[in-house]
Amino acid sequence: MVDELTDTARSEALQSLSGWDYDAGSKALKKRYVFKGFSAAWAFMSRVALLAEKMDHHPEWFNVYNKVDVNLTTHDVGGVSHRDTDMAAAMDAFFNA
Ligand SMILES: C[C@H](O)[C@H](O)[C@H]1CNC2=NC(N)=NC(=O)C2=N1
Repeated sequence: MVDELTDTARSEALQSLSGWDYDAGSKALKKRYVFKGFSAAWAFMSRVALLAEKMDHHPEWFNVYNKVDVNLTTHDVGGVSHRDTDMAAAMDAFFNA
């Protein structure tokens, strides 16, 4: 069973992440990734897609050319859970690889 993070836990997790913000309206973590071009953006999305399937946890995202806007929220709990902060950290690791 996954639970929504407390405000404190979410804030602490955000401090350990880079460039992510919490949007209270959508109750989601948000970040914009900018790449050299579309191919790099698509390679990133491909790696995340495989992870999403492995985690059974999927991002809400929007891609235009070299930009990928990401929202992470856990639909099952209607807010941010550790699955979202875990995925955010994994996405940053892919981006920095
Ligand atoms: C049944 C439920 O949809 C699945 O367990 C997974 C699929 N991927 C998911 N992704 C996200 N972001 N939130 C979920 O709650 C979620 N649930």
